[in-house]
Amino acid sequence: MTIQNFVVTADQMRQIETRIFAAGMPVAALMEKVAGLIARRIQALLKAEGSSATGSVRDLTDRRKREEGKNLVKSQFPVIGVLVGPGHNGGDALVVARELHFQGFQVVIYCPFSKLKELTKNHADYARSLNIPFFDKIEALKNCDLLVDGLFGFGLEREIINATAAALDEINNLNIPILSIDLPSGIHTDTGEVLGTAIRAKHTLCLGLWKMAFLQDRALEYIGSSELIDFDIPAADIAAILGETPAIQRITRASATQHLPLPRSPISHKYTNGHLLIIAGSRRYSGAAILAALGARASGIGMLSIAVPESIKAMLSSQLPEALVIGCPETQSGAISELPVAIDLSSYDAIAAGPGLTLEAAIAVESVLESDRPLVLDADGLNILAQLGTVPILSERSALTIITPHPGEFKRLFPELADRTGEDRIAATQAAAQLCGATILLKGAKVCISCKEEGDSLPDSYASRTITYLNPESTPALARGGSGDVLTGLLGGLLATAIARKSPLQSVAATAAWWHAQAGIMAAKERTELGVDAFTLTQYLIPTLREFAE
Ligand SMILES: NC(=O)C1=CN([C@@H]2O[C@H](COP(=O)(O)OP(=O)(O)OC[C@H]3O[C@@H](n4cnc5c(N)ncnc54)[C@H](OP(=O)(O)O)[C@@H]3O)[C@@H](O)[C@H]2O)[C@@H](O)CC1
Ligand SMILES: Nc1ncnc2c1ncn2[C@@H]1O[C@H](COP(=O)(O)OP(=O)(O)O)[C@@H](O)[C@H]1O
Ligand SMILES: [K+]
Repeated sequence: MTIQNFVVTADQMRQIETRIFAAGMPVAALMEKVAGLIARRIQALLKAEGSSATGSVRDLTDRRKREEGKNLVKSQFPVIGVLVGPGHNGGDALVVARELHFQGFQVVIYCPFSKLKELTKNHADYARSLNIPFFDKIEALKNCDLLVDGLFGFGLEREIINATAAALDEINNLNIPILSIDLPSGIHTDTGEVLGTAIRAKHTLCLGLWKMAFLQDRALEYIGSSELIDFDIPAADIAAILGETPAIQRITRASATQHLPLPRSPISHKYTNGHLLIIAGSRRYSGAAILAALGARASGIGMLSIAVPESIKAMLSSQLPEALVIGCPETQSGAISELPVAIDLSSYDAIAAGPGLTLEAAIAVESVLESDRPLVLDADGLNILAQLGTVPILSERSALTIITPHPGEFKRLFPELADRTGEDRIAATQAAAQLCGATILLKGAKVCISCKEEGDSLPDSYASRTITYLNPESTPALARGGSGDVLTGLLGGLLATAIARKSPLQSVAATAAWWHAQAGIMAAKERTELGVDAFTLTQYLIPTLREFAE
């Protein structure tokens, strides 16, 4: 695992930093080191010519100048407003202010607080001694090209109210690009909740280790684009607090591609490369079956069988000549009424069921749930499961079960957790995994996956531990019907292949979520965020694999 895989709460960050100070690193020295890195990064971002709009602050400041057209102070350096809070976030900001000042930037400091932590006060005194202008009125910031937000970092625990809240809202309304230090001020480090009000940053520099907030959907509009500022936290300190296998992990290219079924064994044959059965589709939703099957095809699955209602069998065969398409008995409306007796479920490594089934396929879903097959359940498969009773049925299953709800399906599956999906999605999936023992993949901007830790060698104190994988990067281009069906097929294919190859299963869902999102990103880059229909998405899965798995 690399530094990019770790995710911490405020409390864990505090514990890790306490170890660093206890080992002898002076607090002031660490602040100087960290803020020096921040100052240099800000200068690099300002100088970045033509880098991606979200990444380069310079683009933003230049664009603002063009938009304003007004004759700002003529200087080759933008005017930087530095927002200073009472704690060490403010301390960082003061060091940044001083260093940018020495680099020739015009710096203006805004600090409405009178009671500062001692180290922060020292830096404030020194900045004043350098005649860097201090103001406690937001008016002074209106001509700035960029604001650096050092008001609150991971030490914020209380709601921001009254004058402080009013100040943050006024700062947001200046409509000046903001770069936040560690977290956008006002965002709860762990849950991503807005504590009263929060700074809307264009870009956030997260310090040392990724905080949980960066993986909570509701914080994204405040964080903007983000990057990690690595300040050499010793691995031993991280392991001491997070353990050898951290309970929460951020999915990276390295961790996602670690268990891909590449390279293939030269003596493999189609069955050693996995046999997946997809149960999907209805006359009404035939496309869902096709999309799931195309997702499975891209996984490299050795053998693909697809069970669909008899009346759409020919359609599937024409789309996927390599697949074994099984026509099932169907209801009046063209849904699978039951699985044909000829299907022997034990002949498949895994089953993926749900896309486009409609609620009429309950008998087929029940027989799959009763089987001992590893299972990916999605869409109507989940709605049927919810009707049958999620927790009792899933707790009964001995085989691996991965469910892939979007927030709406999640609420139907776990009514007792319903109010938490819009909030702390991470806690909601952990609670669901604890409740039913299945792997929960909660879809959204940052896919969150929680599962019971596997491995029989674990001390039983671990047995009830859940491991959570968070996918940090995706694209709203995926937010359209059908892209979830593609994920189901891709995930089912990877699961069946991993089982056939006797590879580890715990991170298969993380690999699928990451691959699916990266294909969406690649497609959006080439076709804009409006150009990624679900079929197109399936066509980008292999080009994505080529780029990342070589
Ligand atoms: N540990 C280190 O040395 C390193 C830390 N680093 C930096 O320090 C940051 C963490 O610093 P921190 O712990 O001082 O807290 P911080 O986020 O600055 O703010 C808390 C302060 O705000 C106040 N306050 C709280 N709520 C409030 C409210 N609603 N309304 C008004 N005030 C409120 C609260 O005062 P209180 O009233 O609670 O006593 C407290 O003083 C971290 O994000 C990173 O930037 C890096 O340099 C690496 C080394
Ligand atoms: N704002 C977003 N940013 C990134 N990915 C998203 C966003 N909204 C949804 N997604 C992804 O798009 C897919 C939508 O799937 P789903 O809601 O199940 O649609 P369907 O069931 O019609 O296929 C999921 O993979 C989800 O993670
Ligand atoms: K901040």
